[in-house]
Amino acid sequence: MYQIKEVFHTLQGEGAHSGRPAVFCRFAGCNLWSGREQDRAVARCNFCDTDFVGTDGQNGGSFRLPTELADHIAGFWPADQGHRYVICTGGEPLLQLDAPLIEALHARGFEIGVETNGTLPAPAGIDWLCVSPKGATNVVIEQCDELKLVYPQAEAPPERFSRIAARNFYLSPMNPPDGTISTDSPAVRAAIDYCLAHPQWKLTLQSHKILHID
Ligand SMILES: C[S@@+](CC[C@H](N)C(=O)[O-])C[C@H]1O[C@@H](n2cnc3c(N)ncnc32)[C@H](O)[C@@H]1O
Ligand SMILES: Nc1nc2[nH]cc(C(=O)O)c2c(=O)[nH]1
Ligand code: SF4
Ligand SMILES: [Mg+2]
Repeated sequence: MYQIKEVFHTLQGEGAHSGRPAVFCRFAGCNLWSGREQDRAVARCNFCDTDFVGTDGQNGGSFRLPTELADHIAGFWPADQGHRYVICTGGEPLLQLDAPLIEALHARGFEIGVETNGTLPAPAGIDWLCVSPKGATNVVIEQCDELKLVYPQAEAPPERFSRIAARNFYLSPMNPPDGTISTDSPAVRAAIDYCLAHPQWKLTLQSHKILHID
């Protein structure tokens, strides 16, 4: 059974695929926070901007078979159009994403992107893996397509991750958990300054919050 909070069609807002159309599949639940506000202060990840609790979001639900969920996702792609891209996020998608679902999505022509906190092993077959480390947690994924670090985090400075085998290194300024964004915040200024001084790192912004597209 797959527990899905919501499914929606929009543009990838962050990282190397910014601007690319995608269906987002937001899995319910996370291993670093219960999702309840009263637990946020003591959670291992405490700046989350996302409601991932339950299956009651737009186009969410419980799906018994991987083929059922893959058909549901495919229904959000424009008819007769290729370039299919699905982004599995959450919550923490690696609590639920498995080989049968990967196979069912590939069978329907999707490239598969994953947004993960990196604390759980990833199944084979993911086409674009984005790891976003959190606080003092241990990253167990050794290779990824992009390492996208929310900045600043006292317990997760960029130097901790600069030797991970990633094709792209991004700093994403921390935004308020309420979903708003300010492009002239101290976090944005600090991320710009860090990239200028450490050119291994590139800046990415949560452009969907600037554009108000989801
Ligand atoms: C909600 S998480 C879900 C996927 C996975 N659990 C993870 O943390 O990567 C999706 C993306 O949003 C980012 N994110 C969450 N809260 C944020 C915030 N307050 N400011 C900036 N990025 C944030 C995460 O770092 C991650 O890259
Ligand atoms: N447009 C848009 N792009 C995103 N990229 C990663 C997101 C996420 O929450 O995982 C996200 C999201 O929530 N919306
Ligand atoms: S940002 Fe990711 S790891 Fe952190 S609480 Fe939200 S879903 Fe979990
Ligand atoms: Mg988001």
